[in-house]
Amino acid sequence: MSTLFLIGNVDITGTATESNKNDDFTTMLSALEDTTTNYDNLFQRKLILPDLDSLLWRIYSDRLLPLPNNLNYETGISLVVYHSDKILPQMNIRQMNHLFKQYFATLNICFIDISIMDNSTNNYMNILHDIQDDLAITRNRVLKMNHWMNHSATSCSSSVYSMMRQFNAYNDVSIKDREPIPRVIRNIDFQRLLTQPDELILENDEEKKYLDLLSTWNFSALNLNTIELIKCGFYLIRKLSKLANVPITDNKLYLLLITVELSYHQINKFHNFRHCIDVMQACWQICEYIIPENHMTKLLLALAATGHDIGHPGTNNSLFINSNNELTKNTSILESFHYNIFNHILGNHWSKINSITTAGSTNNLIEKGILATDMSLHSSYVEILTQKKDKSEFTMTELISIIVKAADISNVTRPLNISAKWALLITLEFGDCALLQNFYKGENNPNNDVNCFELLKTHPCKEHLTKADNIDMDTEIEIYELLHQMNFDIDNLLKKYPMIPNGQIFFIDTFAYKFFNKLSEVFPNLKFLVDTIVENKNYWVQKKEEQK
Ligand SMILES: Nc1ncnc2c1ncn2[C@@H]1O[C@@H]2COP(=O)(O)O[C@H]2[C@H]1O
Repeated sequence: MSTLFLIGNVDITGTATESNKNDDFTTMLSALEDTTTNYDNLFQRKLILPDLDSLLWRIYSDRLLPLPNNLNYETGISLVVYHSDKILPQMNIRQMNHLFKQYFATLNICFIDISIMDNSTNNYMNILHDIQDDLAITRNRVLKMNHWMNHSATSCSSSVYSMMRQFNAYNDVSIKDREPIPRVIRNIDFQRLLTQPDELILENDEEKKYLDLLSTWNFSALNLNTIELIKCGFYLIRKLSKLANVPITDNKLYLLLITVELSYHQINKFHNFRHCIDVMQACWQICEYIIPENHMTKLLLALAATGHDIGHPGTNNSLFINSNNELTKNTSILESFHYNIFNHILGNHWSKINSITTAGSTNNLIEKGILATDMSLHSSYVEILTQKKDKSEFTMTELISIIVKAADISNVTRPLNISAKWALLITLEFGDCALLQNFYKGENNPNNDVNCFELLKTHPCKEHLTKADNIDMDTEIEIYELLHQMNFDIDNLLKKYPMIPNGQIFFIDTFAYKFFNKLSEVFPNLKFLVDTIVENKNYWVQKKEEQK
């Protein structure tokens, strides 16, 4: 879904008022009307809004709609047309772009400031043409992932998200380290944003409801919508922040969590905000078994888990192998990226935490925790667990790394009905990776100047690409229906996705069993994790037998 926003001096019915009939804004409106008729399918929705506040409110509210969410601003390209002189004097085009990159990182939104446009129809045509090209990228899984990972924000402008764009938004040397939250964002009442208009919320009841949900290993983030996921994060982190004596105001914490949600891709099948909240909950639960008394560490690790996959492109480190942008200078490419982005967001929203983690000689637990999720380090953590007999033998870094790492792969230790759903989602995401891998196996090595359209024309396995075309929303709806059937039935799932048992048996045998088994040898109160893995594995083995 792509939306055309017209921001301006309009009356409540959305028509231009007498007073502005002949001004630039009206000229622009009619130019756009003319041009959009030639681009019939470009915008499925046209909204006229009075000001920047209403634009931000609308985008936030749309993004928070229940999943699968066609209005996530990732499955299309949206255009905001405004007049900085007359309508938004505080926002020139550079400031507008900066604001959106900081607070709406993954969204594909572009802007026209008509006060700096020459009002010729040609100009608008060119912009719409660029949008059409960008739309082709977002509609194709392979081109989209390639663009996310390899598009350098400087090579040519594009409205489509890229990791370098997100990275540059926080690492631009011209920007001071800590930027105050702009007033237009600060003024938003996020609690109201997260509440239905007719909903009566008794805070104590709501807090209890979410903390109860979070307090069991049967927790399933997949049963929750985006608002509920944010509330899980809110109530848990608020509780931990009070215990650790690092308070944060409710509105700031909501903004932090919403900004984090907007930094994960809602359209990823596995590495999205649901995975983020799932890992946050698992991390907290494991902490309660291993370090129940250490409130500050519990808070820092819950935060590390929240940021641990921020901006994840749904691929893996090995797919960056031929890429030569700035992100690849680190060994743990993705994990370093996640930490970098999250650290900046945290610094802007909760500077006290930032100063605690980076103070003096203390370890930066958030950084260590996030970096520990690199699977290439997996065997070294198994080795550490093998050598130790007791909690007192671990260094703090070893202990917290193992906790966050355990949380990250804990989906295989959840009860079968929950674990099977995560298995489906990771299987589907691996499928997308395989498409990209095949694509690279052809003659196309990605580099900064990669031209997606040229790749598309010349690539030998074009049929893969066509198959992958425009499927985001269709697949999302299909997956959602499968996962939310009244009586979720794994046999049904396996009829459609028979490869799941193989993948799960492989992952458990190669990685998860050994790790959780060693973990439970050192921490016997976590034995239930390895018991569940064994039960789950037996189930997958039985299903594999039945498939023969
Ligand atoms: N249920 C699962 N089945 C297969 N692989 C998994 C499963 N859960 C996690 N993983 C893998 O473990 C990895 C942990 O790091 P990532 O989140 O980057 O990517 C994850 C997947 O590659």
